[in-house]
Amino acid sequence: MTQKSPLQKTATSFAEESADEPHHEGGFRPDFDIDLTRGGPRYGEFIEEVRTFMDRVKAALPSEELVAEVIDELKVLNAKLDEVAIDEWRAPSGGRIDLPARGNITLPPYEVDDAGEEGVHARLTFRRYHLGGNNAAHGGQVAVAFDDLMGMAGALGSKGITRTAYLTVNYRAITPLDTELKLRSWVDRMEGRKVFLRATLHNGETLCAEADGLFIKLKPGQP
Ligand SMILES: CCCCCCCC(=O)SCCNC(=O)CCNC(=O)[C@H](O)C(C)(C)COP(=O)(O)OP(=O)(O)OC[C@H]1O[C@@H](n2cnc3c(N)ncnc32)[C@H](O)[C@@H]1OP(=O)(O)O
Repeated sequence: MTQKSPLQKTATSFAEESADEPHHEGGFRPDFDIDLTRGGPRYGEFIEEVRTFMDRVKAALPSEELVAEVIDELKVLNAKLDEVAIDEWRAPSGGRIDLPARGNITLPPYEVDDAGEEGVHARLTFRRYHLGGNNAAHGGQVAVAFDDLMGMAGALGSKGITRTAYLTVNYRAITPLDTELKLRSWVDRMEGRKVFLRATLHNGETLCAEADGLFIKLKPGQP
């Protein structure tokens, strides 16, 4: 890999700064010395095909024959993937920080432009499989995007690992599909282990949604 993503750069300097601290076995068990070759160079393309599949499923009116055909093909693929299943710490999904949403198929595929102590800026395009209704993104999908990005901003801003205690989302305007949106999160203030975060989602000048959340910095070993 030649070029590092903004998140990789920040994660590397974060790892260097915390090199003398005891290894954190709790929370998301962070290990920034992670192998980004897991799944190979086409792993991102693989995840993107899975997302495209979900788009197609959401949009399809399949015939009975096509449903049967897809079931049979999926059974073959699922059996192959089942043979290579490993634990969550070593699976690339969620750990490939060089990929949109760290290669995690259950997260909206945001792309980080800038990440640091000051906050995280990302771009996000919701698509057909995120549909709530009438060409708008499902509110739960918006909340998932906020939760993950705020978790990242909380980790970088507090130099610790945080978990969501509460997350309040205010939906201000329809969040459109197939439109590149700007997602931003930053630490508002910290009180001991309490990290108060804010986040916004914009379509151009329009504020689609905003969130505030309390994330708690975990103690070493705390799940
Ligand atoms: C880069 C990767 C990003 C990934 C981001 C994904 C983030 C997530 O989705 S995490 C999953 C969702 N969250 C969870 O499952 C958390 C479940 N809850 C818990 O584990 C615990 O309740 C936890 C960790 C939040 C807090 O527990 P604990 O560490 O024992 O803290 P506790 O002593 O109870 O509280 C600490 C302080 O926070 C306050 N607090 C805790 N929860 C709340 C709450 N819901 N509302 C208000 N205040 C709260 C307490 O009152 C206390 O305040 P003070 O210090 O002033 O007395």
